[in-house]
Amino acid sequence: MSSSIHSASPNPVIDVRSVTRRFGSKTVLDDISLQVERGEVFGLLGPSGSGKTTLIKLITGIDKADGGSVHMLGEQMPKLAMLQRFGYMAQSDALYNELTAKQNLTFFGSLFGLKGSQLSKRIETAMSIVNLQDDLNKTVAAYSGGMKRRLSLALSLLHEPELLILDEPTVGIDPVLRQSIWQELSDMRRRGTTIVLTTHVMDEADKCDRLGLIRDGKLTAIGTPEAIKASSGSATLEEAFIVYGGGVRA
Ligand SMILES: Nc1ncnc2c1ncn2[C@@H]1O[C@H](COP(=O)(O)OP(=O)(O)OP(=O)(O)O)[C@@H](O)[C@H]1O
Repeated sequence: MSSSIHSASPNPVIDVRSVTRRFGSKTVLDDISLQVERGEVFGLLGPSGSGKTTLIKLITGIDKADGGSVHMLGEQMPKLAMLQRFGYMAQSDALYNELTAKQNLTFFGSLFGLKGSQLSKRIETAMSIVNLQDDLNKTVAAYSGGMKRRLSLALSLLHEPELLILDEPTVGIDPVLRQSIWQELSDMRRRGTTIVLTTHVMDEADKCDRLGLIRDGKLTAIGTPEAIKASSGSATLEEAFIVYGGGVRA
């Protein structure tokens, strides 16, 4: 039922083949195959509980599939050394609350081998992208939920990775900032960064180069937003989402 007109290149940035993941007797991902090409923004769209985060965890190597294979940048996952090669923003913020934003950034920067003036410059750039440059010395505990999301995004961008994996990056972020973040993601894509993200926001999904629609652990459609609308006979992505088995978010 794939609506893709796209055929896989020999060297996709992400290559997921026949992946299955079970928790107990429940099959959470069922025979998923997809490829993400260099420089594209690929969105995973699906109702709550459909398996998006589980798939992201397999791609990043945080979790391991029960069947099938995942390759990232040509390497079979999971592989610890790959942590340096991509930026990851998890759904729940992994921040040290008792430290300031700057201390968090310095700590994570050091894990990526950044130091000195290069680190300071990267901190400045990443924090201005998420409009937190004036809150650098605040303790994270004093940040709002949206500010924490933005700091998590800054952390994932810090080492200028060639691949960014973002799990619901704009939840809790106001529309103005959301727009500027999307502007930055587009600029990064233009510079060659590959971006994979999950979203529930239809106008964000519309901005992706290609989408994978997931329902009950199955990939129900894959293709450009236009192709998915056309193949489902829908005028909007929201309608297509429902045709392909989306639903109201729990
Ligand atoms: N560690 C786990 N143990 C047992 N079940 C799990 C585990 N992780 C995920 N699941 C189950 O797998 C299913 C898919 O969860 P997942 O978090 O991937 O969904 P999602 O599409 O990311 O949802 P949301 O949009 O709400 O974040 C859910 O039914 C969830 O309860």
